Amino acid sequence: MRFQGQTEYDHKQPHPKTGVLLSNLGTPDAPDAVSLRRYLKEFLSDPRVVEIPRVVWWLILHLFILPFRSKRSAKLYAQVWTDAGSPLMDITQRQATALQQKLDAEFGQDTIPVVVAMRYGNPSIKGALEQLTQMNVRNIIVLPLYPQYCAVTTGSTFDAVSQALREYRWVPGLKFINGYHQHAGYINALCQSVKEYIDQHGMPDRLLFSYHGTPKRYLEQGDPYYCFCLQTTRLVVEQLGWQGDDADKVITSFQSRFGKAVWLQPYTDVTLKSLPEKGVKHVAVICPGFSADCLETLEEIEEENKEYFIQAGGEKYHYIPCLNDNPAHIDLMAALIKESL
Ligand SMILES: C=CC1=C(C)c2cc3[nH]c(cc4nc(cc5[nH]c(cc1n2)c(C)c5CCC(=O)O)C(CCC(=O)O)=C4C)c(C)c3C=C
Ligand SMILES: [Fe+2]
Ligand SMILES: [Fe+2]
Repeated sequence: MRFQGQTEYDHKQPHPKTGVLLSNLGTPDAPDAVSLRRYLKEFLSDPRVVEIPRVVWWLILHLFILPFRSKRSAKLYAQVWTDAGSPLMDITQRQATALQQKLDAEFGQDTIPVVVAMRYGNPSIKGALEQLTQMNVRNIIVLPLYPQYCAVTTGSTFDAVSQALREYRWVPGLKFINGYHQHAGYINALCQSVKEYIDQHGMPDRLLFSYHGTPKRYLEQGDPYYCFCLQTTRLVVEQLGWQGDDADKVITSFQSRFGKAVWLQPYTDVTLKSLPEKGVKHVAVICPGFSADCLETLEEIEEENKEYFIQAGGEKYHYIPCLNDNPAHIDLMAALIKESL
């Protein structure tokens, strides 16, 4: 059958519900080369992620990237893996539980169910949509947990949702939240993190806002991600009330370069290596583009880039954790859902 329907549908069911699909990028099932190969193959085969002709890319991916990167990335994932599994998965599930509790308290138990889905790997977007349908959800709010819209991440989540719904006979109502980089609740939550850091460690010489990069070409072709990242930094600085010397302490940079193309600049690693010779000894790094700590923050920023800074002569380096399941972050998610009802 081309279009799937629920033939056992019961007309006496309670009112149709609105549900939430909370999604993030995804993560391998385990920190080993076999799981990494499966995960990276799905991720890096997405034409939203790597925009080069398919046949050329298929050869590069299968001959050069997967055989080497799977092993290398498995070792890195093993460094951040905990008893609860991948940090990204564990934190996203905790965010969903906290959001569910908040919505239950406000709207009543099970009124607005929340399910987690990952764009790549498990739990899949297709499975999560089926789960919601089984719960009599006929209106879905999709909240991809990427504050700054990017075709690579947010756009690709839309692709996966629409691809899955193409098979539905009864397509649900849909609200797709395509970003919140300037939302007051998000900016507040980031400011709170920065203030807590300063209360504990004092004002750093530099506060570095490090966002995941993309190829520079994507910006030139019209992706707003770069501008949204700069806007988030600007709004946080404005709300902190920093001006003059304080505002000059802020830097925005881009991390996690992949491949040989030119990516968004300045690069986080190059920036951190260059700071000590300019007399900068104390740096704090925040990663507002990530809503949950993951390999790219816990290994790349908290470990690898710290080493670069210290080796170059830096003295004090701290990573400010993602908003994760902070109450202010869950409040923001609840606000985004309520604004979409
Ligand atoms: C926050 C937004 C993200 C953007 C934009 C993004 C673009 C992007 N990423 C790659 C390649 C890789 N990213 C990897 C990990 C990773 N990326 C994001 C988020 C964004 N990526 C997250 C949250 C994570 C961590 C996932 C986890 O399990 O913890 C990886 C895998 C790790 C590795 O092998 O290094 C790759 C590869 C590209 C090519 C790209 C833009 C074109
Ligand atoms: Fe990435
Ligand atoms: Fe990385």
